[in-house]
Amino acid sequence: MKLSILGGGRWGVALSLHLGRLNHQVLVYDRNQDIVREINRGNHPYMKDIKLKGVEATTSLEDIEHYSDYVIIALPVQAIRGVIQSLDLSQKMVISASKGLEIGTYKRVSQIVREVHSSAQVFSLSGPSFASEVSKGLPTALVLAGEDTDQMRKIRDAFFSENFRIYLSTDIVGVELGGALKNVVAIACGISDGLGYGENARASLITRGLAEMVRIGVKLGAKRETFYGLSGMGDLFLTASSPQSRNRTFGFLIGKGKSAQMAFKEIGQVVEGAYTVRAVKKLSEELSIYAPISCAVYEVIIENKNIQEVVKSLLLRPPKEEFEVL
Ligand SMILES: NC(=O)c1ccc[n+]([C@@H]2O[C@H](COP(=O)([O-])OP(=O)(O)OC[C@H]3O[C@@H](n4cnc5c(N)ncnc54)[C@H](O)[C@@H]3O)[C@@H](O)[C@H]2O)c1
Ligand SMILES: O=P(O)(O)OC[C@H](O)CO
Repeated sequence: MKLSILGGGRWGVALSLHLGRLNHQVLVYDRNQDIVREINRGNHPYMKDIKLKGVEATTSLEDIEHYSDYVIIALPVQAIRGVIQSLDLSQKMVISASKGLEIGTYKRVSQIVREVHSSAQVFSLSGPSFASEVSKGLPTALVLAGEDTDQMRKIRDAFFSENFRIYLSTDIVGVELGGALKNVVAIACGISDGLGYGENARASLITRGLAEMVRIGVKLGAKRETFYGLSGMGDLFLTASSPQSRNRTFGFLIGKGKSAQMAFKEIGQVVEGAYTVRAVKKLSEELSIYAPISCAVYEVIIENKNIQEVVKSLLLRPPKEEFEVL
């Protein structure tokens, strides 16, 4: 199969290597000429010791348009609308592998794609998956969500390997929201770790953060159960607890006293939760969703409020009266 990938960052390249190993032909698009050159010369850091003939890269969106009916999106979410507006995706199968919400519109990636290209078929690939591990072929399990189950099975079969298990879901709302919202909770966990609050605090944030994700998700039309699977709890657990995560690291640096600007600079890669948090804050206000952890992250990283005071008011908020499962 031929597939194109929008985005030659860590995730785009890791997916291209996975698909290349399965003998698919892959064309990666990125605006950064250095990345495109590295991929074409086979000297990208992820490509050491891997020689694949079928993986190529381009800076031309026109090349992408003519290459394949299957287009994977692995771009930072805030860049997606701008890039796909310059492409005709109307007859394509679009597989979003990006995780986040668009600032301003609060839209999920599949909604952005459908808004720009109403007849495109859109799917979401999500779950616990660090690019560095996928690039090495280490075992990973993901969820593919969408509406057209025949097409989903076809994509699943093309992507599937013993080290890349794919489960299917028809709840694209829940799968996309799980991938987007967990990044904000991971920032909260990073802040807590950076402040030295310990593992009890982190476990509580993960658990109550999941409750918050469920509340937001159910209000937006997702199925509750989806958040207890790979694309929800699975990815939240990975991102919130691993030093490999950019979102957790971003929070960690802030907990250690760095400004958001300094933390962005030090990481030098996309930190999706730092954008998604703006959408979550607005959604929680407009839809009256109780989301104290995400709102505390917003106060620290966007409003620059005093971190100790934000944490204190988070911990001192009144106990919940109602009985809950979580
Ligand atoms: N890295 C991971 O482990 C991982 C795993 C799963 C999902 N994701 C998701 O994939 C998405 C991309 O993450 P990443 O890790 O590859 O990011 P990254 O920071 O490594 O790379 C982003 C790439 O996008 C390119 N880019 C940015 N704006 C562009 C534009 N307007 N036009 C063309 N190219 C543009 C940059 O040049 C860069 O190469 C994010 O939504 C992330 O949440 C990442
Ligand atoms: O490094 P992060 O925090 O962007 O997380 C990457 C992936 O989403 C993990 O599944």
